[in-house]
Amino acid sequence: MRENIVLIGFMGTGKTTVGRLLAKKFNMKFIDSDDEIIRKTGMSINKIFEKYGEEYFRNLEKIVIEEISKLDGCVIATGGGVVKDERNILNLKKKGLIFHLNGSVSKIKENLESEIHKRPLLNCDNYYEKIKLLLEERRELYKRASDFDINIDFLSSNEVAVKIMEIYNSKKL
Ligand SMILES: Nc1ncnc2c1ncn2[C@@H]1O[C@H](COP(=O)(O)OP(=O)(O)O)[C@@H](O)[C@H]1O
Ligand SMILES: O=C(O)C1=C[C@@H](OP(=O)(O)O)[C@@H](O)[C@H](O)C1
Ligand SMILES: [Mg+2]
Repeated sequence: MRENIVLIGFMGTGKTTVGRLLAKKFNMKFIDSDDEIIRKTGMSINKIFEKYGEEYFRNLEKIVIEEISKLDGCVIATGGGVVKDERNILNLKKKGLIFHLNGSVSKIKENLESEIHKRPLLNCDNYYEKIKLLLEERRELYKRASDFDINIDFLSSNEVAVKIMEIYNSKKL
């Protein structure tokens, strides 16, 4: 069995981008929990939040995480709120190593500048403050859930991917 590489972290830290890159580079299957939710419901993440609210989304997320946690040898990118429910982390840990992509508020804001409209929780006038607030709320959860912490502030997404693979390979020895 090959362990899964699981990426957690705040919105905009590059989980989806780095996960896709990692999988391609190292010939692993890539799964993004948000994409699975979109595929299952036929709705965008924005639409789900708008029509049914956050709680409904969290429930879908929990079901999807439970399913994808059973796979082997995959790169799994999660949504930033996955740490809010401890059961998600327990499931992901069964067959996966958990990497926290850790970024500062200003780096996250910079990364999300052109796609803030795709993040329903940051859909407000002062999204810098909202990022700061949510990050404060979640910081400890990310820390507690992860096996490894990667600071992304000064790395390209490619460099983050390489760093993760180095750790993953060294763990297998
Ligand atoms: N290390 C990085 N440096 C610069 N830009 C990045 C980096 N990682 C991701 N990005 C960019 O930030 C945006 C958000 O990335 P994404 O992968 O969707 O994050 P997440 O899935 O964590 O919300 C994308 O436009 C992506 O190209
Ligand atoms: O942090 C969150 O609560 C969320 C993060 C998003 O995923 P990304 O972290 O990939 O942006 C997506 O799941 C949804 O908008 C909620
Ligand atoms: Mg993502």
